[in-house]
Amino acid sequence: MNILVTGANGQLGSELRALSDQSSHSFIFTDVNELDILNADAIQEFVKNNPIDVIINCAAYTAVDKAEEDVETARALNALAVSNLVSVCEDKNIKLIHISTDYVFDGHNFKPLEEHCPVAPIGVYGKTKREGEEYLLNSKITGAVIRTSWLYSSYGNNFVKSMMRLGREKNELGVIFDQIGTPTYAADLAQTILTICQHPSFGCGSKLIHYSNEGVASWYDFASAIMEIAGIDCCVKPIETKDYPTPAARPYYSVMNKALIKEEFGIEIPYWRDSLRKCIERMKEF
Ligand SMILES: NC(=O)C1=CN([C@@H]2O[C@H](COP(=O)(O)OP(=O)(O)OC[C@H]3O[C@@H](n4cnc5c(N)ncnc54)[C@H](OP(=O)(O)O)[C@@H]3O)[C@@H](O)[C@H]2O)C=CC1
Ligand SMILES: Cc1cn([C@H]2C[C@H](O)[C@@H](COP(=O)(O)OP(=O)(O)O[C@H]3O[C@@H](C)C(=O)[C@@H](O)[C@H]3O)O2)c(=O)[nH]c1=O
Repeated sequence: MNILVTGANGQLGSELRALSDQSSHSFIFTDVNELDILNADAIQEFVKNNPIDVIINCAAYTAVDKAEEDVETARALNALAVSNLVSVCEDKNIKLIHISTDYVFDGHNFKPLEEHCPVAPIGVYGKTKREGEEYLLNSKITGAVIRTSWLYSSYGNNFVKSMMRLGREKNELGVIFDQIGTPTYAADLAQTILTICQHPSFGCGSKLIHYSNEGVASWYDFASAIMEIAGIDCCVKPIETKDYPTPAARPYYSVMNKALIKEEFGIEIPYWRDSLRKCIERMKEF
């Protein structure tokens, strides 16, 4: 299979690149300099010159707070660029895997969210990501929208790296305990995406799938585990959302139910603390 990865220099793209060595598939990794997915003609030209079976779109506008002011840029990348990819996939019969987020939910649930649960994003990032989902899900292509949450990796910028940096700089850190979700190691998601690509169930039509690591945490629990596993001597204090004002509102509860991916694709999902330990071990190797 020939697989094109877009947005390949980000966290998830880098994890896919790390796995590609052991894969029997042939990969082309592109980021904005090689293939700008805002440019519909450039994508058409690219797939004309390179035979592609599957596109994995890892490009996104992921700066949640900045998106509140930068609405048009966020919409261009999170939504309109997905429509560009869908058009090319329609023309050339290419499959598309696109990644979305738990921030499409408003956070008022109390029970892990299934794929059919109603969405109601409360910020620009979540709204534009939902628009991107709709372009794929309303199309006739074969593809999947995989929603994930609280992604981190040894590559790129993320909460784990921020906490490790702040924890080394400060003796004490206030972290929100009333927003609940599930951390997800991008390496686990990357492996899952490759399993889905070659699975017979990824055959025709579009699917919406939830994937995160197993378990539940608040940002406070996540930060405390990061300090403990990384051996950083910083006291993490639980604070409420109102005590950490941010430009974008975030959902209070966005834990996702993963029954579908486990049943349909036979995916085994690691517990978030085990994956966090693996990621921090890997960071120590660098
Ligand atoms: N990060 C998270 O916590 C979560 C992420 N997700 C979703 O998972 C996916 C992967 O996220 P993640 O790996 O963290 O994302 P990153 O922000 O790490 O990576 C996105 C990549 O896309 C690149 N990019 C920007 N503009 C373009 C363009 N026009 N054409 C091609 N590439 C471009 C970025 O380049 P540059 O850096 O130069 O802008 C960057 O390398 C995204 O869809 C995201 O919405 C879902 C849940 C949680
Ligand atoms: C740095 C910091 C953050 N926080 C809080 C703020 C926020 O509610 C929470 C997470 O902070 P961040 O801004 O790092 O994370 P955020 O950018 O909201 O992370 C989200 O990114 C997008 C891309 C997604 O798709 C989501 O799944 C999710 O991962 O932690 C503290 O309480 N104390 C702190 O010192």
